[in-house]
Amino acid sequence: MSKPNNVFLVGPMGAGKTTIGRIAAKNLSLKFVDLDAEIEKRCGADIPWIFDVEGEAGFRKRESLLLAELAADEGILLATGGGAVIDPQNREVLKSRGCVVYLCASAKQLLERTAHDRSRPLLQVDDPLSVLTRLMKERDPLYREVADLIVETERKKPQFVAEWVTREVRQHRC
Ligand SMILES: Nc1ncnc2c1ncn2[C@@H]1O[C@H](COP(=O)(O)OP(=O)(O)O)[C@@H](O)[C@H]1O
Ligand SMILES: O=C(O)C1=C[C@@H](OP(=O)(O)O)[C@@H](O)[C@H](O)C1
Ligand SMILES: [Mg+2]
Repeated sequence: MSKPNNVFLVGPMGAGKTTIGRIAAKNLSLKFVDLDAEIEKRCGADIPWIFDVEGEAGFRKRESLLLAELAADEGILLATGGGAVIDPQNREVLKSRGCVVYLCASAKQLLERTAHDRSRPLLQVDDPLSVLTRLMKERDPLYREVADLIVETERKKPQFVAEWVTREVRQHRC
């Protein structure tokens, strides 16, 4: 039996899930949903506030609940947050409910793309490069476990990556 007509973007912070997702969703005539933005909307607070008040554990609970709810729909392209793959149940949801695309890049490139904004609590540290490096080591096997497609984004323009994702998803029978 084929999977529902959904696309999930996974990958580390700064891979471009939110940016590429918005463009690829248009190309594929899917409804674009950003999991982090949706959490913020439901909670009425931004992610740094949720991490401050509820801790990372509180954020992960909200993330899992909302992922399960949104993935029950069809016809969506969902940009997940970089840590959504940590929870084994989330990984099952992703694998069973659509085509999963892993956007990857080097830690150095991820740092360049994330250094300018303070919206990612895990990177508000003295040495964000070592955090990105460690998270990639821990999470890369998890991204690969759920991925139907892997797309390299290193030194590629968002528009180019989005076109690539669009073409691959169209060709791929998930
Ligand atoms: N392929 C790319 N090349 C250059 N900059 C990018 C690329 N993809 C995303 N960006 C930029 O990097 C930053 C983080 O992108 P974002 O889409 O928020 O990543 P994610 O959702 O995976 O954390 C944004 O400023 C975005 O414009
Ligand atoms: O990697 C992570 O654990 C996180 C990634 C963020 O999303 P992006 O990957 O869209 O930056 C956001 O969910 C939160 O700050 C935690
Ligand atoms: Mg994002």
